[in-house]
Amino acid sequence: MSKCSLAVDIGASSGRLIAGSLKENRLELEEIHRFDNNLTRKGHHFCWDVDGLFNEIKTGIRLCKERGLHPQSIGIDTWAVDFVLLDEKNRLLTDAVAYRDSRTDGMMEEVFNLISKERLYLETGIQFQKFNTIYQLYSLKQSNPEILDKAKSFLMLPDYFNYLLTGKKTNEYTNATSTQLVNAFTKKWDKDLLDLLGINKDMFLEINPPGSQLGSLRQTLVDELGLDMKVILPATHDTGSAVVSVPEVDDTIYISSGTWSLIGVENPFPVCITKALDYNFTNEGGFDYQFRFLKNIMGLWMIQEVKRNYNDQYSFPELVELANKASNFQSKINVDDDRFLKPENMVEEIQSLCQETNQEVPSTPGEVAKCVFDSLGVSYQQAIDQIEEIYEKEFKKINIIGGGCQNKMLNQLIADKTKKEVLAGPVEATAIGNLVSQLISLGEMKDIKQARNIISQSFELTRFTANREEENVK
Ligand SMILES: Nc1ncnc2c1ncn2[C@@H]1O[C@H](COP(=O)(O)OP(=O)(O)OP(=O)(O)O)[C@@H](O)[C@H]1O
Ligand SMILES: C[C@H](O)[C@H](O)[C@@H](O)C(=O)CO
Ligand SMILES: [Mg+2]
Repeated sequence: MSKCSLAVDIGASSGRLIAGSLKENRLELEEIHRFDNNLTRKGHHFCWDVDGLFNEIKTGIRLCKERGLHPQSIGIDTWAVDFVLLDEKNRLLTDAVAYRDSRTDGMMEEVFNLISKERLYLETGIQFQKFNTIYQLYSLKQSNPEILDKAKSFLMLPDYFNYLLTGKKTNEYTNATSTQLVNAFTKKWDKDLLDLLGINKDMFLEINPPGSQLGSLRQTLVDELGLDMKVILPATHDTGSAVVSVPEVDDTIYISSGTWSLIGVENPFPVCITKALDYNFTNEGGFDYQFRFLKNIMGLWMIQEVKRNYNDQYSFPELVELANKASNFQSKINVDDDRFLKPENMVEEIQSLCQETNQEVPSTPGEVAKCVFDSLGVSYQQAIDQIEEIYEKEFKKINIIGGGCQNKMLNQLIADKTKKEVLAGPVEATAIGNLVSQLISLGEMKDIKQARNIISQSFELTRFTANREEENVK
């Protein structure tokens, strides 16, 4: 792999650097570096170790050099909503507090005293998650107003890593929309909303779309790493990049399955109707100014926590196998209850809700895992029904992308439940979407249509249909 581009995809549970290059109309990947990403406790808050994550990015770049790779470009994506603030000397004013931190408890309700839920949705089209950036900033305004007054730059996490790489500061569009502070129609920061909230609007930077080129690495980094490359904005919201890699979006509902399950469709315009508000769907910005009409479902975070509660005795495949063996266990819970956002102990929280709803309480790892997967299936079905009700149409296919598409039990459960064709893959959808955004920006691919054709030729998907054996498809 001579000429290549480098995708840095940092999820809420793990990160990876994947090199990609176009060879005879196929996208070839080479995994360079993989690392865990965990919340750390700093003072009273759960935070991300941004210094540690940036060191992992530099480690990955060094590994490229060791392998004789000289990436022409690099693009970074992460999970949404979280940010840092810089002062006039570009010094960090805040830790990278994590969205699962309790600092936003009650903030959404306080914001509704200033602007109605309906108006906020009509203007931004963004779902009501208690951890959205708008509520994080409102919390900061209550607890440390002096920090907001001193702030000169608001940078979401990929923006911050891009700043560390290049010295350039900008806000990328797809991730900016997840803040619930961008107007869905102007695609700009909603300055009237910021004034209403009393949040310093001058710290927000110019919003640039995926495909924008920021420049090359700072000279200090070139000297340190012995490589230089263009820094390009992919859809820096990881789900935005994941959706880019859905090979066939027409007539397809995607499930970006990782820490969260993001279930939705691609749309050319925001759908901010009352029913979408009532069902809490979001209209996050996508590549080429498409919209990601989707809903957050609690996702495999739950099984990540179950795994941790059992002291990592079981791998993910082993938990799936144990769940398969617990076939008689039938209790199901509402996975989207806020109690599962950051419980002390996920297993005990699941057991408590089964008890409170007079259901059999899971006692073995297999029963707990089966309860999680079955309950996710219920939530997926409900979201699919809501999407089809809003669109007044039946979608024929479901495409599960991301690490969670390796959970064959869940894939089959979705096919059996929905009676739809379920396609699983690509696993590294986010990194692939990140890479093709760079290749389009560099002119190596014409547009997202061609990119999706190349993706469908490059990666094998697995098809699941109701009560039938899985099969591989090209
Ligand atoms: N071999 C496997 N079998 C079954 N499930 C798996 C397997 N490998 C990964 N998973 C599931 O995929 C999930 C991780 O998916 P992924 O790697 O896409 O998440 P991430 O990128 O770290 O986080 P984010 O969702 O924030 O992007 C795990 O929580 C696990 O449940
Ligand atoms: C916190 C957000 O809801 C989360 O990042 C989600 O948008 C996502 O993309 C997870 O990968
Ligand atoms: Mg991910």
